[in-house]
Amino acid sequence: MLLKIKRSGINGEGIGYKKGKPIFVMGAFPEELIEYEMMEENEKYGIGQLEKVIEPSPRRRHPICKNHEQCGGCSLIAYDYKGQVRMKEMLLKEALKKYAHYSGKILPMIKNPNVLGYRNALKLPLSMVDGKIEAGMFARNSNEFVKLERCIVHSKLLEKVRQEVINALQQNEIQAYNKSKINGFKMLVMKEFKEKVQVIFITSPMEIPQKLIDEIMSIEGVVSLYQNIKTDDEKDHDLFGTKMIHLSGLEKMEVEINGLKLLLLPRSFFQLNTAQASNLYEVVKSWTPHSDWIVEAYAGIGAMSLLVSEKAKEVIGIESIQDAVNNAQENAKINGIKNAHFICGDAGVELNKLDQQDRVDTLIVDPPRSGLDPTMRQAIKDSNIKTILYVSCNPSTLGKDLFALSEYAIEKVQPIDMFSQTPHVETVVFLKRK
Ligand SMILES: C[S@@+](CC[C@H](N)C(=O)[O-])C[C@H]1O[C@@H](n2cnc3c(N)ncnc32)[C@H](O)[C@@H]1O
Repeated sequence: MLLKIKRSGINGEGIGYKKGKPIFVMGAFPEELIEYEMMEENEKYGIGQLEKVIEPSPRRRHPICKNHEQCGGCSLIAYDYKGQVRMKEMLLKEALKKYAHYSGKILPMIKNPNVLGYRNALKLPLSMVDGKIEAGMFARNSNEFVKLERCIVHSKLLEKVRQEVINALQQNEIQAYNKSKINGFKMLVMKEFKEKVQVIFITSPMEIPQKLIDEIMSIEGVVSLYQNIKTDDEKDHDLFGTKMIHLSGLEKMEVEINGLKLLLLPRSFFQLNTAQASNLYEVVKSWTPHSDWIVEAYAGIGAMSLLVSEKAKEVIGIESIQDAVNNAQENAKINGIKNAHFICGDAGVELNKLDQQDRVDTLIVDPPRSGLDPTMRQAIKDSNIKTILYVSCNPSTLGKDLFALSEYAIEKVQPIDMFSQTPHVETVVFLKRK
């Protein structure tokens, strides 16, 4: 069947219309004429599989990744960068209009200086392929494991070290976890800052041979090695299990950003694109007004709290992961910042408690993709907070939250391209109480 693609959907899929009904086709881009096979159809929409591009978009280019179809992570890889930026500006505009009824100005996207090799972290499942352990992924919409040859958005050093780590695992005849056996390696997690790499193996309860530890630590660039034990009864959606074992090298990774030195434990969150995190933090710092009390909710290791500390009498960061809170407290100390304090807890619950004294005048929020939960929304609505800086990685939940926070007017919107080759958009919104 033929379809003319009219626009892009939130996941970067092409959308065309058949008798007024939207048909979503992954891998098709605006203005293309394509041939597709209908995979699923109901009264409201259809999902098609791209068969052939008959009239390609002038922005279509050769996809420079072997695994892109199975992986699905970089759904815009076959679209040029200028097209990606325009598409993401459009997706943000549509989400803010649809959910928040906002049709005001959106500042031009801050572009990514490195559109490839920008990711400072990876997490890949491990599996046996032809009798050898490999790192890879599960193909889109399937349980089939596919070996990842090379990922072009991971930093070059991460990819080089990954290959050497896999070679060491293979030479030591390490087995990937298999539900019918008891022991094995489940996932490979790696992070890189300033050309220094941390390796974390997520395994079933088992001991890692010292010979393998020594071999991993002798790989050029590796400075830190951990084992995380995840048992079968621990939740799938949590990456790590309860037991984290430091095997060798540095306990904490060090990130240098915008004049700060930050320490990071394996469980703590840090932005995936260090160069664009720096630009994001710069926007947040320059937009933050001078305040008495600033609260940063979802604070991670405290980067934004520490950066805005010179604009407040006191800054309080709230974060639910204890290791990240420990990092944030230590980060305040090593950067000589005395007016920033951190609390471990749920953002909404803790903001509510802090606001009892009505002293919070500025709030920075940087929630996960799911956005603000009802407790957080209510805590904000019940407060007297004058200014909010909302940092979002999901335009849809951002739009819904902005609609719910009707006491606030949107004054500035700044998109930042953190995740090139993917449809994800990072945005900072400046809100003022009406
Ligand atoms: C998108 S990250 C932002 C981190 C930080 N702002 C930064 O720039 O690195 C979201 C953070 O919120 C934390 N988090 C998730 N749910 C939370 C909750 N209900 N209360 C407090 N923190 C939460 C996560 O552990 C994570 O560190």
